Amino acid sequence: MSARKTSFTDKRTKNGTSKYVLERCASVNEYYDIVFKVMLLGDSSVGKTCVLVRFKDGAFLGGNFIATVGIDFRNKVVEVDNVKVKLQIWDTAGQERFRSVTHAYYRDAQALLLLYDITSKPSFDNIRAWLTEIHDYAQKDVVIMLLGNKSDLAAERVVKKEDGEKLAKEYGVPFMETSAKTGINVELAFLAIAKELKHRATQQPNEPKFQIHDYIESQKQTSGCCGLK
Ligand SMILES: Nc1nc2c(ncn2[C@@H]2O[C@H](COP(=O)(O)OP(=O)(O)OP(=O)(O)O)[C@@H](O)[C@H]2O)c(=O)[nH]1
Repeated sequence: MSARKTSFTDKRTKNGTSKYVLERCASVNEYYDIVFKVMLLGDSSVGKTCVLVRFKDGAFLGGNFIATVGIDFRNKVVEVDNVKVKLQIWDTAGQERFRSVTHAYYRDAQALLLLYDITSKPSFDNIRAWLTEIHDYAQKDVVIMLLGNKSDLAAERVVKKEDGEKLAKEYGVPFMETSAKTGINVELAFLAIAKELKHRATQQPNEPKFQIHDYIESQKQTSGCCGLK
């Protein structure tokens, strides 16, 4: 196989906005065209690691909860319009004591998936604080997506879907509910991010802009009945 790798670098312009640059280089191990860094953020136990494992391995990490220590990452290549997009996904520790470690990684991320747990009101209430941190530490043009996770736990729901939608609208970010347990909308979340980043990186002036909100609305699944909506 003639393996090739294209690394994606984010060169900053003088006014702080980022400019995407594609660089080709050889690799014998992986085959991809562009690589992007994505970070998972949110309070401890909202399901960041489980969402990542569901996307990467198609499995659910049930059983005892083991909190992430510091930061970890996994790669997955997805195809967008015949372009192989490698997502390097950073799984951060939600616990407060690791916050200074994760801050150091914000700057490198092109996309952030911000999670709360639909069965935990505090995790939802903290989303505003997370968005303030993102504003303070992340790139100005970072792609942000809000995810209300654990949508399978309908009977334990305490955060209405419409409250998630309202908050996302206020901040102008796409939103959907996910479940790492059933897998609902997990792949879609990462695919939408990959599409958005790929389009930003390769878009020609005469090409129509990719509409991430419209794409998600047309593709997302709802969790079905029961509980608050
Ligand atoms: N029912 C259900 N349980 C979930 C889901 N996602 C995660 N969990 C459970 O929630 C707990 C916490 O999940 P993690 O993925 O470890 O949470 P985290 O956000 O990575 O936590 P930190 O590493 O501390 O930041 C575990 O017991 C998971 O099994 C889900 O979608 N549905």
